[in-house]
Amino acid sequence: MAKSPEDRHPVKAFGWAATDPSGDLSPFKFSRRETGDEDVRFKVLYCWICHTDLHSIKNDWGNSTYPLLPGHEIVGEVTEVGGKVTKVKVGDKVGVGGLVGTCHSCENCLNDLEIYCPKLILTYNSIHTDGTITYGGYSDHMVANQRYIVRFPDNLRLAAGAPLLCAGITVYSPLKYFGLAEAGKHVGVVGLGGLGHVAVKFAKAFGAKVIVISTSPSKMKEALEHLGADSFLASRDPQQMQAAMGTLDGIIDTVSAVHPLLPLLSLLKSNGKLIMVGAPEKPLELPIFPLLMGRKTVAGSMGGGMKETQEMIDFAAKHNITADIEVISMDYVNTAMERLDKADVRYRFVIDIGNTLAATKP
Ligand SMILES: NC(=O)c1ccc[n+]([C@@H]2O[C@H](COP(=O)([O-])OP(=O)(O)OC[C@H]3O[C@@H](n4cnc5c(N)ncnc54)[C@H](O)[C@@H]3O)[C@@H](O)[C@H]2O)c1
Ligand SMILES: [Zn+2]
Ligand SMILES: [Zn+2]
Repeated sequence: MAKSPEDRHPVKAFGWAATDPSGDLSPFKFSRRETGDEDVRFKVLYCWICHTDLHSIKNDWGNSTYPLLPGHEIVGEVTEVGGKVTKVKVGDKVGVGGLVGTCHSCENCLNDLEIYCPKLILTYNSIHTDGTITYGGYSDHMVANQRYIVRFPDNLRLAAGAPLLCAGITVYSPLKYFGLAEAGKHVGVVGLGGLGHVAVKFAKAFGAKVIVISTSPSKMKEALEHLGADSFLASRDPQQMQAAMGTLDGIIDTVSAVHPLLPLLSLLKSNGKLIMVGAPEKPLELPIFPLLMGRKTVAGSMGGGMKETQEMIDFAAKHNITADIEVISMDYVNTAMERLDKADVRYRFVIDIGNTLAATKP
């Protein structure tokens, strides 16, 4: 007789999950699968809070399944590997980002672009091949096929490095693909949050000239002095916007809420590209004439493939790119979500799972 999904998941696990669209997270007991031949099991040490976690627990996109256990910027230490695992060994520091499964045979998978596989299985809120719901990193351990495991460079500080597993690849991949990762390119970054602040760091490391475009003039000092941006544009100041018209080769838009695109399109040079990575819950208005006048492009980009994710993390280690973080304990997570909603964090919350989760076990 076929095994039920529960029988296939005999390993007890514990984490924090939301049970309805209020988004309140609370302690949650569940189970994970045994370590298969190709699987890597690891003890979670840190998990970061991506704005996608907030959208998901609140069902902003209408696709949430509860209980929903978020977290897709996860690092930890390997505790067990399957017989066919060659990538890592017990004791290694590893990470998992946004995906844990794909078909391995479609055109995207064969071209190291698994993230665009039609059979993509996300790290949480997805259906795994055995019919069970995937649960993310706000939990004591994870198990994933070695293909989705990222080796963590020794010299990258663990606590600050993992936001790169989602935030980092989400900005690194489009900077490269859209030809903005080059010296001399003039790149705008909109929305100086988790994604935005690492976008500034990567674009600078690629040698681009970087301007931060923000509704909050209070972020100017940090953007210039701390993150190393070349200039700052207060997007609500018409004079500053006028002066910057037609100056940018590309813009990485990380804004999490509905916002006007027209002012951003006007900042682009001819052939300039507005690349959307933020995922507002409602459609945005796209004015067409500003696109025609100057042959401009509006594009989107999601995460990146596993090969590029490893490349990104190695690049980050080489150029000493980490995220700016605020470390929190597990029981602070609901307050952290409220603060994230108000953009009250510089720039990424990280849950110290390794030291604080166990104490919350009922
Ligand atoms: N494309 C992808 O693969 C991918 C990956 C990760 C996250 N995301 C999405 O990217 C977005 C940003 O994620 P994050 O973790 O960096 O979030 P964040 O909350 O850390 O940053 C969002 C930024 O947008 C700004 N912002 C919010 N509303 C705004 C508005 N109306 N006008 C101007 N600025 C505004 C905030 O001040 C903040 O600086 C989210 O929607 C998230 O779901 C997409
Ligand atoms: Zn994310
Ligand atoms: Zn595929």
